[in-house]
Amino acid sequence: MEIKATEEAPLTKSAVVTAWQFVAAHPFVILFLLLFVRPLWRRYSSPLRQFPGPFIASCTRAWKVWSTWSGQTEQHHIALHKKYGSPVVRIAPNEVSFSNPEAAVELFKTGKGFHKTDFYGVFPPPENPDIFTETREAVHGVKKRYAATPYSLASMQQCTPRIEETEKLLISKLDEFADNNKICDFGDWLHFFAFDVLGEVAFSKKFGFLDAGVDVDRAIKTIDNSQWYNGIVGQVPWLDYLFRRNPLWNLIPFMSSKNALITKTALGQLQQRQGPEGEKVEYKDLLNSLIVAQKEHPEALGPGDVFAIAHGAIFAGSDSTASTMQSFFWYVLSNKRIYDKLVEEIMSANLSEMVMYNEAQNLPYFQACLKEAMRIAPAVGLNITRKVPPGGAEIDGVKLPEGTAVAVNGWVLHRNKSVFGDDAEVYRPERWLDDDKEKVKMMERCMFQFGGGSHVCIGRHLALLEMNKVIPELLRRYDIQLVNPGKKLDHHSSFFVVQWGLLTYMRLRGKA
Ligand code: HEM
Repeated sequence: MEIKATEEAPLTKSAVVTAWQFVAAHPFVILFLLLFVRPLWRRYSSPLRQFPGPFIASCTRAWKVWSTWSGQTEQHHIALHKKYGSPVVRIAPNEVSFSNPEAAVELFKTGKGFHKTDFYGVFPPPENPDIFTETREAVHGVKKRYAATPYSLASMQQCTPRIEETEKLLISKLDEFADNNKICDFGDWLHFFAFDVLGEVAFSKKFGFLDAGVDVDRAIKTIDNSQWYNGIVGQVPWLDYLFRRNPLWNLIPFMSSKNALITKTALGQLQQRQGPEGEKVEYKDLLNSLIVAQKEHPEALGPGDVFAIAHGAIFAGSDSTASTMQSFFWYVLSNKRIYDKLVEEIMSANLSEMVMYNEAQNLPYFQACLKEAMRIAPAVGLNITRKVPPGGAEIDGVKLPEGTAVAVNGWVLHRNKSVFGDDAEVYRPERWLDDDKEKVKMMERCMFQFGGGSHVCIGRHLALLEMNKVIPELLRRYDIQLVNPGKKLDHHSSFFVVQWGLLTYMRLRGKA
């Protein structure tokens, strides 16, 4: 064997030299091969060639980069499935999108071996992945197990007093618009509220957006920019080594995120808890629960994990919750019949001074309106993507080779007419109150606003808790009207659907 190796070495060397000489002598031939032959080879040599889709998408990932860059990728995916009339569409040389919710059920089934793709590895911090960004399934499982209790509904309900304090602050700010009959950028205030609730729940400290009434330090904008970058570069993950993972990146002051408000708050709180004072205070928040879990299970969670998970919660939970509330209000306020029916239900219910989570569960029309908002406009606009395990797999009756990326998009899945009915594109809360319980059960099963399987959203209890409290509270207090009825919200899908333009008039009920 050794003799063979020494014999091969000069051969290999001369092959490399010859190849290099060829490249140097024929740069245009190489360029031609790279630009035309390779993409065509990727298109036609792959078993995925049987699926319809845009020609350019089957040759290069540039289509996905463009689609994400445009901020309208969920619309592109809806349009593709419509155009090709197919439940499977090829959206990249090695990627297909499914439109049938049954396919998503199979994709997310625990134990089927579909793993997160490298897309998620682009989301920071790469050196210490959190629950969302961790692509190693076994490591993810351990982190999620120990974070499950801190994120449970019971733990989140312990934060109720702090959520209510934040609600009261929001109300005091909205009252000013009502008192002065001023136009309110309600969408912005809901965004500030979602951030400040997370500050309280994660770190027992508001970030100060509600108090200031502005995007303090442009922190929200910074997160949106970062998510936009993640979404685009995540389509071609190796590009991250050229940009954010490039050590030169942090030398450009506005590219560094170390001093951003959210990160500063998280780091400050962590240091404070680890100091002598921290030991004395009984914090009932996410950071503290994670510190306790880390102390009890140091073999499973490192100190870096505590920071990454608590910090990651702000990124995963802010735009998502804000976007869902904005969609809810836009759809309800856009339809007088629905608005009146919902207000009547809320006003005739005997609700506590601050609406409680359990009380909101007993408002069936409100629950239907909320579910319908999450159906028609799920907060995640990009695809959720998984990789086919070694040996290949079958999804929804379609055989796929190993390594294929399989994408599902909530905006597409939730418009499936065979599940949600012929009017699937219409906002109609009544579909959730249908007498046919089996049909409703099937629709429930086909909802993916929180993802699914082992990666189902761990923060959903918090999101539902705060939305169930604050939304009925606001509808009970204010008669809300759109400034521009009929005008859709502007949006930009980075990972989440970031929306703006929800301008309203707020009028205190009972006041002439
Ligand atoms: C209405 C609000 C929310 C929506 C619609 C939502 C949606 C989602 C979705 C669709 C996923 C799956 C993503 C994927 O598999 O690629 C997810 C995962 C996740 N979400 Fe949420 N989310 C919301 C609120 C929150 C909140 C408030 C937090 C934290 C406090 C949070 C933390 C997370 C985390 C850590 C993951 C990763 C879970 C895992 O991979 O195991 N989310 N979310």
